[in-house]
Amino acid sequence: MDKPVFLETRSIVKRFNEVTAVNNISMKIYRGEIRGLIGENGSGKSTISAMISGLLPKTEGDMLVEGDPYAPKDPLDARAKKIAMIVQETGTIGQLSIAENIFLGDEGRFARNGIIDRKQMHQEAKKALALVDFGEVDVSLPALTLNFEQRKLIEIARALYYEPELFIVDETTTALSHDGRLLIHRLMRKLRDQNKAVLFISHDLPELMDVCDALTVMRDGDLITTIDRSEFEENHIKQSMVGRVIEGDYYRSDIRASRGEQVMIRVNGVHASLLRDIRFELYQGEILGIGGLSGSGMHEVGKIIYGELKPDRGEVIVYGEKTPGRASGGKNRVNAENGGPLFPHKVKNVQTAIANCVGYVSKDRDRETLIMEASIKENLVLSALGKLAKFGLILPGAEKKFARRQMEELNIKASGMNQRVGELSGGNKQKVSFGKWIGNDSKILILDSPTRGVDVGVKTTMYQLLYSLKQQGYAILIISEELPELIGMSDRILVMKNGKINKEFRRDENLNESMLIDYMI
Ligand SMILES: Nc1ncnc2c1ncn2[C@@H]1O[C@H](COP(=O)(O)OP(=O)(O)OP(=O)(O)O)[C@@H](O)[C@H]1O
Repeated sequence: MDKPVFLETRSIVKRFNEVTAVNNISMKIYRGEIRGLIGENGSGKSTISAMISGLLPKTEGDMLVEGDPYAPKDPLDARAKKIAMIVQETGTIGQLSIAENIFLGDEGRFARNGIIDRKQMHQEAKKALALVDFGEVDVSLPALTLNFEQRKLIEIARALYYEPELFIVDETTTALSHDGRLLIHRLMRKLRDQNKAVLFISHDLPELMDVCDALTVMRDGDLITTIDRSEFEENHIKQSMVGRVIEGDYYRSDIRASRGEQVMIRVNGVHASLLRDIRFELYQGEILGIGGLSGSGMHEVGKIIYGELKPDRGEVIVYGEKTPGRASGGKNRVNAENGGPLFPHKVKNVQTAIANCVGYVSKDRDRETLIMEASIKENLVLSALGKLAKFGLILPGAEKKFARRQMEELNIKASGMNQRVGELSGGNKQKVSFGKWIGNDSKILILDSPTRGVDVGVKTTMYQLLYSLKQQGYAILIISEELPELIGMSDRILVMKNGKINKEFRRDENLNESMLIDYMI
């Protein structure tokens, strides 16, 4: 390789108490190269990039930038050395304006006699946003007025504004729509062609193989190998990731749609900010998929059903016990499978949804689903309290048993059930938010992008689990931008476009992605 080295790590180590997240890694990242980083959840990818970008101090070892010692104190210091990273979860602060978010920590550049020149700041913010083709927006609005994808674009604009020589993208594309992904790919290729270096972390192997010039594989904190583009071979990469052969495809194998008779959710002519006259039913024992572009309104549908967003018109009806409430211990739960009658309840808020056994995994797990300061155990048992309680008391033994089972089933990688969720790797957080709902007595699961950021091994487990839940009579709604996942798992798929349901497909072995895309755009 005759390209110049931009950054080098020498035997770098990161330990969190007894966990060695990164173990003696020596690697070189070259200019004019897009380097991919892949590995199972918890293999150390985010930790190494966090050390490079100044988010975490190293425990041992050295780093060099263009041959000079490099030990960033914080991300601003790294940025001054021309290294910038965009992270897996949202890195914007909702209460601050869009412009303030872009120049966070560097407001001083607009200070005149101690006063911030807002006009100039706003002008520069617009320049930064133009780098990511953001379109017209009032940059004085708080960031919380933007959706997830737009907030990601703000972060990317912030990183690019400072003209990084090394641009690190940590598992960002899975959170983006198809167009958002293509934009990031374009930006990465442009930087590479300008002889800058790019480090790209993703779980999407086809995407990595498409975009990267070389791929470094990590496993359990070790660097396993670096493979050049000319030697990319999917099965070989997968094997080096997991250390064993992965075979078969992971979706359900039956090709016929099936479902029970009982309606569990009825969405009745819902209008909301983006949504126009949404109507559909979700049945017992059915996996219903919703696909579309991220601005199609599909994520709002999940929030409406869970009672987190209120419709302007129309209603959501959930079918449950005559007197809903989880305090009954779940014994008399939604009992359609026993032939018992179910009763319609209008979803007024999150409490009605939960009381009627609706579980919801949000796309934005950090903001909406998990409590970062609480332990894995506490997060897992939170929604299962009714089930675990006896005479109104929670038995600690029951809690532990429940948490242990969920951790085993989903292979949650952590030092133990008492570890704070905030300390987990991104994919392991996703497993916790998934485990939180499936282990309790929710019979209706609303899953928004459930496998985002999750590695192949765990995806397999999640899909198997979903299929077995379907067979047990659960009603499951999967909202996803991953079309193969929708096609592979759903009995029916609703395709949304511009806030409306544009098309309905039944499960069919001839269904393919382009048939869905035709109705999405
Ligand atoms: N702040 C922390 N405190 C304790 N342990 C941590 C902390 N941050 C990460 N870890 C642990 O370090 C290991 C590596 O995590 P890391 O986030 O680097 O993995 P990853 O490869 O990026 O995973 P993913 O694909 O799920 O994002 C994990 O076991 C994780 O639990």
